[in-house]
Amino acid sequence: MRCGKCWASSEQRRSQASSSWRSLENERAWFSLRFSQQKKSRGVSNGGSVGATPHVVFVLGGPGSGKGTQCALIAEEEALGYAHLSAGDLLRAERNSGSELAGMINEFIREGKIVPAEVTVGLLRKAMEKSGKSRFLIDGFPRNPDNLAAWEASTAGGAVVVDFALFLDCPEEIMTERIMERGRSSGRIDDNEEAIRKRLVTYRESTMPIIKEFEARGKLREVNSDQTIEEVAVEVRRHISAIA
Ligand SMILES: Nc1ncnc2c1ncn2[C@@H]1O[C@H](COP(=O)(O)OP(=O)(O)O)[C@@H](O)[C@H]1O
Ligand SMILES: Nc1ccn([C@@H]2O[C@H](COP(=O)(O)OP(=O)(O)O)[C@@H](O)[C@H]2O)c(=O)n1
Repeated sequence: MRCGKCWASSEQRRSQASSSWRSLENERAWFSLRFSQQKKSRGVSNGGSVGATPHVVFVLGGPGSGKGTQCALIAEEEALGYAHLSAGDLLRAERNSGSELAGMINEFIREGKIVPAEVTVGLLRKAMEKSGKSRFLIDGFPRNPDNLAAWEASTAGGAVVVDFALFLDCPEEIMTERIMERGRSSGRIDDNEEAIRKRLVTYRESTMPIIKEFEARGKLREVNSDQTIEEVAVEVRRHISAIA
């Protein structure tokens, strides 16, 4: 039975959980297959070099911290060879496609909650494949432990290298102001005061532990994003350029 806050009955959740495992198995198979095919064909674009293992930078930060803005600037520099994949954009596109997942995705976005990871990892996988590139800025992912676990299961065996997570650190009042301003033209159902409050709770409770996890692994790069777009971009570029 459906209700306003839960998108599926426990029966549906159980059946989804078992199909989740199947899809995670498929994700794992896909990454390994793609990696071995790349090694054979040595033909995938890598910003100049070819045939390398796919490299990823995760771009994290609260809602309105500037993730999309900064990723777009890096992706514009063709010589760097990065594809920008926004988890939020991919989820909104899937919702707008009217697929069977559309209603569920819409509910999670409206509530500022994180969509089950197998959906997001599946969308990322398809977008990575379609891009034809092998360097990726993955914006807004992994956003909670479920996201991180699904990613790690699907890339087990070193099929993809995560160089680091880039954390755009910004005070909550500034992020809120920016999103309220963005909401005047974005048309997003979650760019309003009530949804922003919920997204900030999710950020504090679910995403901050992931940021801390990357820090503990020595894989966090941090930029103060309470500066002009240009100032933030200089620091972001410095971190990206430092990747061998
Ligand atoms: N450094 C900045 N200073 C002021 N406004 C910014 C800055 N970075 C981004 N913005 C604006 O703030 C809003 C949110 O930025 P966006 O890149 O969409 O954030 P996110 O992807 O993290 O939600 C956008 O309207 C954007 O133009
Ligand atoms: N990994 C992700 C990323 C986004 N999302 C959903 O998409 C919404 C918007 O994410 P976004 O990255 O486009 O936007 P911001 O909240 O960063 O501004 C989130 O609040 C979540 O509901 C998700 O479920 N899982």
